[in-house]
Amino acid sequence: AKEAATITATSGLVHVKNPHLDSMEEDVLYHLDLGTKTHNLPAMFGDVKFVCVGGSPNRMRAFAQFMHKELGLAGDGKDLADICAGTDRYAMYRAGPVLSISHGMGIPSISIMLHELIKLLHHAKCRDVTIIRIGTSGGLGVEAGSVVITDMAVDSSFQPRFEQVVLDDVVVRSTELDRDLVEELLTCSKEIPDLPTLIGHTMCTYDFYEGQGRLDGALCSFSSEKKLEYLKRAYDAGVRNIEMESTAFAALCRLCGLRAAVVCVVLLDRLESDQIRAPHEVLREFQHRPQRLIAAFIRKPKA
Ligand SMILES: O=P(O)(O)O[C@H]1O[C@H](CO)[C@@H](O)[C@H]1O
Ligand SMILES: O=c1cc[nH]c(=O)[nH]1
Repeated sequence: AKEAATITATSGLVHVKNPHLDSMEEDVLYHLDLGTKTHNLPAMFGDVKFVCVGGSPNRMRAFAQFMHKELGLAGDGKDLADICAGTDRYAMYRAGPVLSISHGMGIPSISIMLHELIKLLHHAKCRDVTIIRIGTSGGLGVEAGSVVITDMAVDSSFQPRFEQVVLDDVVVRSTELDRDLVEELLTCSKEIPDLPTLIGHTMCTYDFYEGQGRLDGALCSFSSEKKLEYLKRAYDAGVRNIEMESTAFAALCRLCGLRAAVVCVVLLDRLESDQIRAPHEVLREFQHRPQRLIAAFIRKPKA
């Protein structure tokens, strides 16, 4: 079944599409350790304008601290509290209008976080929110350290779709992203020194090893030739990097009316190798690159 995307609301509000929510007396956002009865969500989050998400809790704390500094907020930002401290599933930090949240690895993990985050934004009555995934990825014909802005999130067959199993049906959702936001981000990147940035398709897989054509997992049933043939086909289809969340992220955000972007740094060129061997210092600096781009974007006066 192909699901029609009906983005009709122009209010800037997030739209949850679940008729059951209205009849619920309380909504417990279990994995975030937040809820409509236990927390005043409009007071806590009503003025959030940017949500940045990424796999690792440490990265997302570092990003919030970086944004705190970049926005010139009071204090050194070193002691930012984890808003989800009551759970260790996800971590959430706030710096002014920016919320920074970890989502773990893979589609099931980011899906759970996004369902609860989108309901949070809805309960808090947030308006005109932009959401950006700042991640890491494997490149295809792209040098390590480059930043890829995703123009299209595609599945393992290079199609711009996300298949969600709903009961015993497979629902196909579009993974289209906001084109203007892609261009705005590219423009921003050009003003930052030493930030090689490109636009490309991002392939989203269900696995890091066999699913991304790696030869170095615990299991591997294909040859080095087959691997390269597949990755080169992906390259020819426009794929420039590979990660594990973008299709679900794009589909869910689109259906709920959130302006969304995916910006990932490339840790290695998968046409050359499988193992990530760069020293941790180098990897840390690489991970900071999408953060620098997004900080510049957030700071830029909006039309
Ligand atoms: O850098 P993050 O956000 O964790 O994302 C990428 O890194 C993980 C694999 O190492 C996957 O989740 C992939 O999508
Ligand atoms: O190769 C890589 C690197 C980071 N994340 C991925 O999903 N794949």
